[in-house]
Amino acid sequence: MITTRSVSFEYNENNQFEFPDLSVSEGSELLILGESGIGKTTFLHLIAGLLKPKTGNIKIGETDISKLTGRQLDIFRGANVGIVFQRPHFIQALTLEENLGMIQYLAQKPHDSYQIKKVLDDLGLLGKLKSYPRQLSQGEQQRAAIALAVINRPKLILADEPTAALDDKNCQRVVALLKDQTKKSKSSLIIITHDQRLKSAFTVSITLSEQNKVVIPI
Ligand SMILES: Nc1ncnc2c1ncn2[C@@H]1O[C@H](COP(=O)(O)OP(=O)(O)OP(=O)(O)O)[C@@H](O)[C@H]1O
Repeated sequence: MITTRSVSFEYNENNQFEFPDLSVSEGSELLILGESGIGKTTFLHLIAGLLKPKTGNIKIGETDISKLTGRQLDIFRGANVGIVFQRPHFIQALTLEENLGMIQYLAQKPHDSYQIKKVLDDLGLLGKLKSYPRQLSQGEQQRAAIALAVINRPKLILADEPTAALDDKNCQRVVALLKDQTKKSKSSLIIITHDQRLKSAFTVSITLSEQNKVVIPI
């Protein structure tokens, strides 16, 4: 379960935001839409604890992440939040299997090769266990990015434009895989995108608009 209340943020006086309150329960999904520059990535980074809100609170499970210190937040995020970035963040010198082992290690979890193989199997990538990231096609890399995000069975899965670079077939496949992983790990899933193709695949969506940007009168 993730809830946000009265979250606001500012980069500077020209870029201030007030975000809507969210509530996404276990096994549920939310799509956040909005035009380029409206603050979608900013909101996602606040929810992930990568940015600190100016006001408000963000609860993941029973933990208010806005109250954690930097180190506590890093450990909490590693164990509880999986992020699918638009461009996957792999360690190029490590195989896919080793990349996934590294994510377990960084979250202070025991090495679990059964879980690594299971997740890769679910995503149709078991045959790529020993492959290096550069040896994967774009669609395979996007699926591998999902594997990195879900390997630690996070409470919350966040995806930043996961389908922007994909054709229609791979777009549908990635959405189905994200939803499937969300159900399997009883997580909450939040996807941000301007990809209107995703709208029909989600029952609950919100759209960030100019109202979420605080305009300072001149
Ligand atoms: N580090 C930063 N410092 C100052 N302004 C920033 C910073 N990061 C983002 N912004 C500004 O905040 C606004 C929102 O950016 P954000 O990346 O959240 O938008 P977005 O909705 O995700 O856009 P896109 O769909 O194009 O990725 C933009 O006007 C951007 O220029």
